Amino acid sequence: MAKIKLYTLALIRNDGNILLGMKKRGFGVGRWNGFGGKVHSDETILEAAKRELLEESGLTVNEFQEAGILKFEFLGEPEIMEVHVFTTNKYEGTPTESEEMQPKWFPISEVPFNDMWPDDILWFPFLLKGQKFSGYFKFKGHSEILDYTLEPACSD
Ligand SMILES: CNc1nc2c(ncn2C)c(=O)[nH]1
Repeated sequence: MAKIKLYTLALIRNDGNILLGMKKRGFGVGRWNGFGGKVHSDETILEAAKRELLEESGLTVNEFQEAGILKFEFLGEPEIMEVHVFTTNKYEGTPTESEEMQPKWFPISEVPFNDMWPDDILWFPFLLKGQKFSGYFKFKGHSEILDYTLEPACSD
């Protein structure tokens, strides 16, 4: 029976720019990504999203919008990652490098998809349009998508 593990992912907007972080170690190292990580057993998903963003970027967020949910399966691994994606343009603080991440603002037209997880180019359009999405991706290794589903999700 596959074990589902909860993760968060936060994408911060500022006018025509989006904040990404270069992952310096661990899962997804060497790729630009949103900010996030595991949800601890003693916190809600939203609390985890805020905590991880603060830890990884130095930014404080009070109001997150739910952008979508992404499920990732990796061939040969029992754990399914359920990533809850959030976005906001309401934040406080200045992006600051952490042990995990080197933050950088990108114009929306210059998102470095070639140096990101291969699924990102598929669901970013939903995020940028403010259209909630629900996706499932089956990976072989960390760079090959064997198959996937991705559709608009109902807004509650
Ligand atoms: C596997 N694809 C993928 N994984 C992610 C992402 N962000 C955090 N994690 C763990 C992502 O964008 N794609």
